[in-house]
Amino acid sequence: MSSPVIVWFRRDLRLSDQAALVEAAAKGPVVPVYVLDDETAKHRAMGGASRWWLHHSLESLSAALEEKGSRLILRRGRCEEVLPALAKEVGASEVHALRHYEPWWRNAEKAVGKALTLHLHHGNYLAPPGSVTTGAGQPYKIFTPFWRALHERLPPPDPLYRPHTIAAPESWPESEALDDWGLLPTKPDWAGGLRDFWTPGEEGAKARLKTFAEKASRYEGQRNLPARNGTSFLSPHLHFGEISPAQVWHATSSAGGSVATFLSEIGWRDYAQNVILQYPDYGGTSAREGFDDFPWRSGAQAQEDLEAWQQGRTGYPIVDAGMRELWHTGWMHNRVRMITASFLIKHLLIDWREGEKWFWDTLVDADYASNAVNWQWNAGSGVDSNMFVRIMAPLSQSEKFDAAGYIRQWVPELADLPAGEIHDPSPMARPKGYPQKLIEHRAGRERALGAWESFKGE
Ligand SMILES: Cc1cc2nc3c(=O)[nH]c(=O)nc-3n(C[C@H](O)[C@H](O)[C@H](O)COP(=O)(O)OP(=O)(O)OC[C@H]3O[C@@H](n4cnc5c(N)ncnc54)[C@H](O)[C@@H]3O)c2cc1C
Repeated sequence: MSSPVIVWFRRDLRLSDQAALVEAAAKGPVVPVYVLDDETAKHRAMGGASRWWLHHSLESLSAALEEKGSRLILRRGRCEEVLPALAKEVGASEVHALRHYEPWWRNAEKAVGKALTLHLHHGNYLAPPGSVTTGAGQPYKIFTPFWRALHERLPPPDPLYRPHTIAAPESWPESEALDDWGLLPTKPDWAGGLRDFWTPGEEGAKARLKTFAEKASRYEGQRNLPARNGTSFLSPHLHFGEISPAQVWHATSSAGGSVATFLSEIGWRDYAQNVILQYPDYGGTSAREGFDDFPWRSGAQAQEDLEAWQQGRTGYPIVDAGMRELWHTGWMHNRVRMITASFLIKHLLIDWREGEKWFWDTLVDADYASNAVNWQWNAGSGVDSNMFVRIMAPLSQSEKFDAAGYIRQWVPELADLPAGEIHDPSPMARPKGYPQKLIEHRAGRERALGAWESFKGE
């Protein structure tokens, strides 16, 4: 029997369209492994909601491999130590994996590549990040020309088949028990809403895609309305690689109507990877020179305001609905992510990095590149971003995007208010227990613009 080949799974927890698995399975026996490596990721180790997702996604992957007569080996520790040790144990000389672009994964790939023959494959993006360049061979910084250039290279290749068989090694190495990893919350168990809402794993991803494909043509008209389920809900499945963007593309692109708008959102996902390749510290450092010296509020009152934002108690119904949806389901509607981010940064004048951190911990789709790119876009600190002085008015956004039903769902204490009042209840109309606004819109706006003027003047 030929020596086994290791498949190193990370954010690519699927059997279909999995180039590393297809290559390895064609060579001989396969040892699939997932390494929980918090040490390499350091402060970027997965947050609570992502860990919940990971647990269930690994369960699902493991079951799918077992159906093929294979197994998923679980190990903990630094990849650069764990993988060479495993390779020695099973007599493997090569490792196959999909390439990842987070700075810590790039470092880990370098280190593993020094110890073993590491074959890195493309598969988690429409095109390999870094490969879409200007005529002069430079990476793009701005989304629109990036998307135009990427679009010319599409469609992506057809998805790869799911291997029919995956040969097992002569003997299996030991695996740790998933339950011992403590990925699920226990005291307290805050994951009830996540369980109700999501089915992590490849099958759950395919079901979401099927449901969405039927309405993809109506995306443009629906996507900004938080009370409607008009978007795909694919983000955590795409983040964990339970489905590939090529699969999403091929299942939706012929839908007609406004599907092109949806496909360009998938393009934003590629764009974000392109940005972190150029700016590996994008999650912690503003791209715009000097922006990290912005006069953000700090101290006890700012901390209290941050906590009110996190808990959905700002007194702005649309903001509170979004923050509570996030806490309950691990996901928030994109329009509301923009409104809540703008509110934190501008009305509360709190550093965008505080918001980024909170989303990192609470989103099931928390993605280093997409999160950082969107926070910096909203703050006005990014390479391609909104201007700081464009301050979203949460109350008119709420009316414009017809969020009454959404507010009723997530802020039930306001559910009895009439449509005309629910977006901005008067102080007297607020039921007992629902807070007054942390700051009036006009005062928040003026404070933000004043801070901007003083910052610019420095
Ligand atoms: C402050 C802020 C933080 C965000 N953080 C994340 C994050 O950590 N992870 C994440 O996946 N998305 C993030 N987004 C982008 C976006 O909100 C989500 O991708 C989207 O809401 C997911 O829902 P969906 O799958 O139904 O999206 P759809 O509208 O159905 O879009 C399809 C797919 O396109 C991608 N996509 C859509 N919009 C964006 C975008 N603006 N940037 C990058 N990719 C996009 C996602 O993979 C999404 O699943 C953030 C947006 C904001 C404003």
